[in-house]
Amino acid sequence: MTATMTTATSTATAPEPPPVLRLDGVSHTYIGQRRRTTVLKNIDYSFRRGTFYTVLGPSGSGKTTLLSLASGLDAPTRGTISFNGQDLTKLGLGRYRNKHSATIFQHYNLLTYMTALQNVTTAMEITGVKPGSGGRRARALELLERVGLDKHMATRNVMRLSGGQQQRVAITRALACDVDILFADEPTGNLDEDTAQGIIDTFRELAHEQDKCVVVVTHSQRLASQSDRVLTLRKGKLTE
Ligand SMILES: Nc1ncnc2c1ncn2[C@@H]1O[C@H](COP(=O)(O)OP(=O)(O)OP(=O)(O)O)[C@@H](O)[C@H]1O
Repeated sequence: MTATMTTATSTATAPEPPPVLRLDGVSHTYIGQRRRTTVLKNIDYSFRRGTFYTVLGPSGSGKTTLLSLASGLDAPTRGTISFNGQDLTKLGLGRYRNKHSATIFQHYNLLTYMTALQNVTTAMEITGVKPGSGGRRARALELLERVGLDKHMATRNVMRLSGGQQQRVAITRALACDVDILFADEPTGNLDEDTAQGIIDTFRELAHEQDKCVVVVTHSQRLASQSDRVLTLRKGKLTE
């Protein structure tokens, strides 16, 4: 018996690292005046560092709801979500959103009275990103350049940029904050193929070279096919 156990142990692969984000028995119900809609049903799942996840599912299946709970915008009606083993409600949803996660929203949520550059540097200041040798401005310009926004566009008010350009500012703002988990809701929806591919490459690099956990909600099969793990949300259940 002991020998068998020893052999089994020695041939087993290395244990997976502990999850950076864990969902335990998570359910979520929206309570309207006339009815209750249960969107997520008893979901258990572990998200790990160094991995790029995509979440697919039909329209209305609860993908955005899942993202808003996992990113700490809202708390589930049942179950717990923990970051590095600590319940988000105990850690503080605000603290988790500020220090440990960044979200690229479907509607960008940019500060409309600021330039693209100011949107990025303000987020860096709020989340406490160290200025580095060249300063926050230089770092923000470098990141904006990487998504195809030159200095001329970077210093333009965001309301004077196209939808796709605004989307790239929103992506840069999230990338600039050095967080453990990056969430994105349909981040390539408004972008041409080349720009979208550049963003996908950046997500892969963040996961594989910087050991981040990247979770992207999408309808795009092309994006999903380039992720490490594809999750599907259907009838309130999350399957891999
Ligand atoms: N604040 C809310 N109050 C009540 N019901 C809501 C609320 N937000 C979402 N819902 C409902 O919850 C369900 C899931 O919505 P959700 O936006 O999470 O789906 P989704 O999969 O992201 O959809 P899509 O792919 O169309 O963006 C839908 O039936 C929606 O009508």
